[in-house]
Amino acid sequence: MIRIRQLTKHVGADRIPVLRNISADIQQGEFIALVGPSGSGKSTLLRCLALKESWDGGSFMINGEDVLKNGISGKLKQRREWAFLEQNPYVNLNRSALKNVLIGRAGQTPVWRMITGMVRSDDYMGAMDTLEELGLLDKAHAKCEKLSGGERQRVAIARALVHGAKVILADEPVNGLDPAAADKVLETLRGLCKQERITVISVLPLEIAERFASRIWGLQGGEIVFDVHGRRLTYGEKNML
Ligand SMILES: Nc1ncnc2c1ncn2[C@@H]1O[C@H](COP(=O)(O)OP(=O)(O)OP(=O)(O)O)[C@@H](O)[C@H]1O
Repeated sequence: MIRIRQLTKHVGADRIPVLRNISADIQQGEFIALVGPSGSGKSTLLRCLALKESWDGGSFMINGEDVLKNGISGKLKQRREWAFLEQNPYVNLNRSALKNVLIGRAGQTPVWRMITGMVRSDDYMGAMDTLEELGLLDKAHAKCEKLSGGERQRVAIARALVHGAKVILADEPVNGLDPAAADKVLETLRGLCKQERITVISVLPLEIAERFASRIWGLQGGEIVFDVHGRRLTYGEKNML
């Protein structure tokens, strides 16, 4: 279980508050969408959860461990198990989908493996299983330059899973994709939540959030103004954004 209490964040020389007293409990397997107007703090919240931004106040507990008070080892453990999926994820275009999944990114992978590309056979099987699960088995040996945006996004998800992600944070992961490709990526994420109990927290447009997420947080002025489980938003809730 993830427990966030009183997360606050200020930015700039004037210390403008961007996140104000964000508190929430998150269960394994939830698919949480962050929705809200531009500037409401969605990306900052995601980046604070990814520890890409420092917290100015609050506590962050994961399975009973205080991440912010556990020093560098607590943060490293969190970084290993929490993947941050970007809008246009980095994939090496000259490598196959399989190699991208197996080799991972600098910082995730030993240098000798980055250079030689050598992998263990059980790693190979694990990566192929994950690519199959994500509907990419027939693309496993295709160079990433030949893959569509949606397929590259799914390669990035496969890479995160193979490298041990239990939580996926995604900032507008389907921006720029055509509707069919976007649906496929979101169905993949939803399937991972349901079947693998992966937790997903993602900035999404409202109409997509209502179709795919199990929970929707509405952000306005750096606060969570509603927290809705398992249903569409009411007219009143939409008006709060
Ligand atoms: N480093 C920074 N310095 C100054 N202001 C910042 C900084 N980071 C974020 N902000 C401000 O904080 C507010 C929240 O930004 P954030 O990117 O989290 O919003 P958002 O809801 O993700 O917006 P969008 O939907 O447009 O991406 C904005 O007003 C932004 O300008």
